[in-house]
Amino acid sequence: MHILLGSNNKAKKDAVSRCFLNETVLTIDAPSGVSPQPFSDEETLNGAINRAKYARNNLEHGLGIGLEGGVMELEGQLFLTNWGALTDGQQLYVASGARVPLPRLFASELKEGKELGDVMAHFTKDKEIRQNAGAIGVFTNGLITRDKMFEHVLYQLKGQYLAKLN
Ligand SMILES: O=P(O)(O)OP(=O)(O)OP(=O)(O)OC[C@H]1O[C@@H](n2cnc3c(O)ncnc32)[C@H](O)[C@@H]1O
Ligand SMILES: [Mg+2]
Repeated sequence: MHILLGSNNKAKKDAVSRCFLNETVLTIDAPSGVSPQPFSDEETLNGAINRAKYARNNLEHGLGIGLEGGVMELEGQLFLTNWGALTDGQQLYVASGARVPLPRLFASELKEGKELGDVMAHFTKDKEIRQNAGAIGVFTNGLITRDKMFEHVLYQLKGQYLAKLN
């Protein structure tokens, strides 16, 4: 079965390859259709869905997958948030990933309009941070990396697809 991921991000691709070990995983630069820095769960979820559908539309058979990171506000606190979507062209499955509070230092920069990936790159002096450990890796002292976090989202998607309960 072909799996087309709507992103060339390495952390996302690694996560998909581990979750679908025996399948052919390809990537395509799918537009999210939302802002580069989503600012709510709704926007982040829609980014994931748009990417999954775009990927599926570029396949004859198989699964399209979208993974999207963003931030959301709860009780005055900004949280990192993550969403995933999977479609076989008929059913659409969605699932969310880890939420962790953004340290104050980062929250104020985001409210000024900066993109989290850029703020993290500056903070860690690592331009590739979004491809590897990601913000979640920095905030959790490396205990949860971006690929591990997305892997969990992918098992929720794959599991729903296999369960075929809707
Ligand atoms: O190529 P794509 O798939 O777009 O990869 P990306 O790193 O931009 O990832 P997203 O678009 O899904 O993330 C949306 C925004 O959230 C940021 N972001 C979210 N989670 C992150 C993480 O764990 N590490 C670094 N940046 C993250 C990222 O910089 C983007 O500005
Ligand atoms: Mg992006």
